[in-house]
Amino acid sequence: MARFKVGGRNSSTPRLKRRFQFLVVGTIIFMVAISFFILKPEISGTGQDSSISASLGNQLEVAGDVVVNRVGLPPDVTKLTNGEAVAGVPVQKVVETLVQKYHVEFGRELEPGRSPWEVAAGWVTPYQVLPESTPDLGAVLHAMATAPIIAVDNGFRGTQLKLSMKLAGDQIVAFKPKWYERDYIIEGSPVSGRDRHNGEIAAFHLSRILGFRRTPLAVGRKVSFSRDIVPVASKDLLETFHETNGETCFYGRCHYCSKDNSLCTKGDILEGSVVLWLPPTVHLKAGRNPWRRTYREKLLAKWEKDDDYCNIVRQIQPFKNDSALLLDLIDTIVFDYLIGNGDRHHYEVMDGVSDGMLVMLDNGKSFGNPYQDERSILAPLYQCCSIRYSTWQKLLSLQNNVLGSILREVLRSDPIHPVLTPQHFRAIDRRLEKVLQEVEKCIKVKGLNSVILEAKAKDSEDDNW
Ligand SMILES: Nc1ncnc2c1ncn2[C@@H]1O[C@H](COP(=O)(O)OP(=O)(O)OP(=O)(O)O)[C@@H](O)[C@H]1O
Ligand SMILES: [Mn+2]
Repeated sequence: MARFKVGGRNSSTPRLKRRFQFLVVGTIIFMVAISFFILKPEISGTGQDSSISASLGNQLEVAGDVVVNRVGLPPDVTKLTNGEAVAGVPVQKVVETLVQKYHVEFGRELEPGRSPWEVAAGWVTPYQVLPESTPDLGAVLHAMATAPIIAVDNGFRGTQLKLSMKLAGDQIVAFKPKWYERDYIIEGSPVSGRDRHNGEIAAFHLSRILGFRRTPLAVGRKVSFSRDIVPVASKDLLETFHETNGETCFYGRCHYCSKDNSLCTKGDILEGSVVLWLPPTVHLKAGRNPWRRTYREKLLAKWEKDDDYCNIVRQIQPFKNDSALLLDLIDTIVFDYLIGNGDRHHYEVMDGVSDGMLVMLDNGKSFGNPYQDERSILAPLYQCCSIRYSTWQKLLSLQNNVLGSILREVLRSDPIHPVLTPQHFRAIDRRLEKVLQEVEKCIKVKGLNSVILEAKAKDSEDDNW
């Protein structure tokens, strides 16, 4: 023992030196590695994505312009969005592939003998309004934008001015008229202003790209007032017509409709969006959104005062017995946050179907201000800290400006293109990152398994996700 100690001391000097050198070199390597991981976000310029992906194994990451698989991904992740976003695929390639999938072949002909209205009615199931992708969409949208108008009346219900039209072949559509130029910015709250006709169109395509497919078909259309409307207008509607400065004006019938709020044509032309009415076989049942606003400036709603509000909602009907309904609602408000719609006062589900979809009707209060991201719209997400697995995965796969790029390309085929200004596409991409940050915050606090729920959305069964 003693010999060992003595001998050890004598011969240990060079060994100690080596150990010391080893320690120093090790420390340097450790520090370099640590600083690399700290600085990596700044170096790659994708700080947000890296922070989102940190601590979560279950996702794709976009580094530079290439989609890469994160280490330790479960095997199903490479199948995301039908396998487009796989390791090593350039972002541009992902965009091109998805544009091809969601692109509208506007004016495409249907097989002889098929009515566009029957085709569209045939798409509607309790879980979706249209399939994931079909070339016939271009034929139906074209028919909505061009079919002769055989009758026009005041729109049904609601606060906003709109027309109800019957198109040749007896298809009912709603016509939401244009009030604002594309670059007009709506200031104020997320429910301010009148409906945006272009918002309905952009929302419809966004819903498809996000895989929700719960928004009725919408397309732009310009009508001649004297040729298309006046000859087929109802007496009730005609009573609201008048002339100002040589233009025909009208105010219709709705909660906010009055002569002072008239809308005038421009050179006899009225631009608007045509929204396809759901088939008469579909009966909708409305429910009050627990996170609705008070619509009074100084009056806060319960959810605005109580961060624990979701636990109350989970205890009340119909949410108590239907956890999928809450996830549907969270899907919907994620969608609303992206489009800037704070006006989801009610939700509508199919009556008589126990697990039917929440239909995303009425997306007119959207795309009002591309510079304002209204976080409060996301309250159901950050208060409940839950989101559907498929929705989360879809959002992850559309990061890094992929979503805005696809939407911009898809909207090119609309007859009233450009539907949105470039600022709105940037806003969608920025907001998508913010949604993912909210999810990430929840996961950090509550854990992945408590936040990410339900492996499959009920409407994505044919998605092959
Ligand atoms: N495409 C559609 N198919 C079937 N029903 C529809 C469709 N669009 C709207 N509706 C029904 O008409 C109602 C009023 O439409 P919408 O919500 O677009 O009008 P609004 O004036 O914006 O209403 P509000 O002022 O209440 O927001 C909807 O709540 C829904 O019940
Ligand atoms: Mn509305």
